[in-house]
Amino acid sequence: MTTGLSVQRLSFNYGAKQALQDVSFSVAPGQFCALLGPNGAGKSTLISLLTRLLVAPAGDIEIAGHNLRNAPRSAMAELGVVFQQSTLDLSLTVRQNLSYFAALHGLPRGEVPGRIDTALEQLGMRERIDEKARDLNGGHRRRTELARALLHDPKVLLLDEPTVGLDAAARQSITDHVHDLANQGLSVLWTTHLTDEVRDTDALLVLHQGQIIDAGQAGALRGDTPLPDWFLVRTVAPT
Ligand SMILES: Nc1ncnc2c1ncn2[C@@H]1O[C@H](COP(=O)(O)OP(=O)(O)OP(=O)(O)O)[C@@H](O)[C@H]1O
Repeated sequence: MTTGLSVQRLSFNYGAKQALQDVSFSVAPGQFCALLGPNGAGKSTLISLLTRLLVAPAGDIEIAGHNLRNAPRSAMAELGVVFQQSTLDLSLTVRQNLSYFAALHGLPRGEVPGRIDTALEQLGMRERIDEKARDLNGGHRRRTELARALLHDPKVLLLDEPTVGLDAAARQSITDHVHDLANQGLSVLWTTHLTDEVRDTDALLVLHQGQIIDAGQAGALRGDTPLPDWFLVRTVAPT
């Protein structure tokens, strides 16, 4: 039993098309793990399996020690997710968006205001609590979604290409925030196809044609080669 995220021998097919083949990895508490893969590598399929949008015929997923197949409620209670597309209600305020999510999660009513304050404070968003989501810029919307994903105090945080559509400053800010969260003990899985979001000290998984072809510390894997060049060489040719 692991306390972070554990994926063992996961495979998935769309009909005859094999999207994931025997994928295994783990993300320990306190670890920021970047899952890097070119288009079509299987990232979205993996995210769908981790969030139960799809069910894998083979393999196991454990979230904070809870098996997603046998104990889905306990497993999902420990998972925070930021999807690629925004899922905020633009007509609601930041507070209302978070309150709604807290109610869906069945969080005790008395705890909700304090949890919202803490989550927003952590993301530097406390002063925007009564602004409508529509009036926030892209970076602040993303931070709101991140705060919302943390409200139920999950042990594992999953982010699916979370910087898509953000400008350079907002990308940097959200990347820094999520590294801070990992440093505080969360297990973070961050999917991307952008090599500049990966730090040498991050754990790195390279997904290519449905398989994990590299796993280790990013700096050690790339050696003296710049990460973009290394990644291109690793993923340009069929394995
Ligand atoms: N519904 C589907 N039916 C058939 N094949 C699919 C389906 N969805 C995805 N695939 C195929 O499965 C493989 C993995 O796709 P997936 O969307 O998981 O990759 P990805 O890494 O998320 O790519 P992208 O970054 O472009 O979204 C690809 O070859 C894709 O064409």
